[in-house]
Amino acid sequence: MIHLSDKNSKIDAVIELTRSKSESNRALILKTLLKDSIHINNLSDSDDTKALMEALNEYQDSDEINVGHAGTTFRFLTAFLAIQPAGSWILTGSERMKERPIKVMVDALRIMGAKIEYLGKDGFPPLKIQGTSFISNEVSIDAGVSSQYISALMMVGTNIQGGLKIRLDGKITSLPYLMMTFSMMEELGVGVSIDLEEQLITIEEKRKVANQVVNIEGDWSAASYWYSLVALGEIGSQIKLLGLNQTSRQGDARIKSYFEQLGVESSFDVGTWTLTKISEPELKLLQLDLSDTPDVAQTLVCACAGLGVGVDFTGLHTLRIKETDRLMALQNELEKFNIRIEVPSNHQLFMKAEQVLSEPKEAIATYKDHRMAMAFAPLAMKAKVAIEHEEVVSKSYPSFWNDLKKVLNVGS
Ligand SMILES: O=C(O)C1=C[C@@H](OP(=O)(O)O)[C@@H](O)[C@H](O)C1
Ligand SMILES: C=C(OP(=O)(O)O)C(=O)O
Repeated sequence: MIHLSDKNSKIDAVIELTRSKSESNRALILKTLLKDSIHINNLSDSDDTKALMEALNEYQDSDEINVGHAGTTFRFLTAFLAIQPAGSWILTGSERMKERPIKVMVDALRIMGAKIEYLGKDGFPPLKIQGTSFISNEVSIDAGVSSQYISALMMVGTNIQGGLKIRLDGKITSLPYLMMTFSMMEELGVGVSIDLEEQLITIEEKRKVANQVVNIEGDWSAASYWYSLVALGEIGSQIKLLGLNQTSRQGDARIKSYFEQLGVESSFDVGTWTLTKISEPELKLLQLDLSDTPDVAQTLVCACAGLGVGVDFTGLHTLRIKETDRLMALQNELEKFNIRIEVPSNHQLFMKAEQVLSEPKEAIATYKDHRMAMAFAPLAMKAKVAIEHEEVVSKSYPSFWNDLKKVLNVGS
């Protein structure tokens, strides 16, 4: 359990941001598929990236791989192992991983010729994967459940004889993550095209690249917690974030414009983003479609709860199948602050404006979800907060509590 309280309601801090786990995980898979002549700078030290690194180092000598809670790692490895010319593996994870659906991806891979069986419930991990090189060059996949399935197919397309054409069915969810995969592949010299109108992705076969460097940027999803702190501080509060670029491959860089609506201005100069609170929010209701940026939903709901701003969010259909059911978790834990939210359907969340936040009498539960812990922490600018199982943050941001000491009183 960790206890948080306000240090000084006018914030002034410099934070060296943790590195992107999404970019790191793509870099590791691509480095392995494109035969190692890739140097990665600033790899993330998150649990999820470590799990992938370990799996890629050891898969040739082991027959069971356990990736814990790491969803992206699980999905990327499923496709990676399925196209290995030989070998057989059990791919498993935490109890929660066994509740996160994988059917859409397994169906697509099976149609391509992959040999995958379910060892537990149909449609869910754990999987038994038998590698094969008899893989076809075309596949269609439902694009509305998780973009991770598609990113995984895109990357392994480089190692399929004749390349791969992927047809995307239905509305594409979490699109910026596909674009991140696309740009990282393109930067490495892989022939890749995305036609968003035709919903068609084409990958050319490529098994080797010569001497390339991949620089991993800071994590914009992690930056969202610092935005929230500034938004909840006094006017004039400021945080300088180091490690982010002016233009990013990450869709969550959109938080700049989301938080601008909540009174936080962002400016870039010599490798530093400066976030400054310039006013209290003028708007009563923040209306957003978050289908492109699902990972910042919890941050925004908590920030708005602390500011008395209402919320009308759509595009949240993926939140129920992430590290926890994030819609249910938000509802339960905000209740402890006397803030009510409504979840009228699986993809919507509504919170009335001008609700008054009160000090919670109980600790905030984190549901084994790093983003629950980090999204609720900034509310300590408004009330004393205790957070259970603070260790969950290591999934994406191991140094979070240490960094937070610059802004809040953090005690055990
Ligand atoms: O590809 C990625 O790195 C990710 C894609 C998103 O998942 P979905 O596509 O399942 O929404 C995101 O929520 C996750 O944290 C990371
Ligand atoms: C959803 C997330 O991760 P994953 O799906 O990779 O477990 C996340 O980091 O918020």
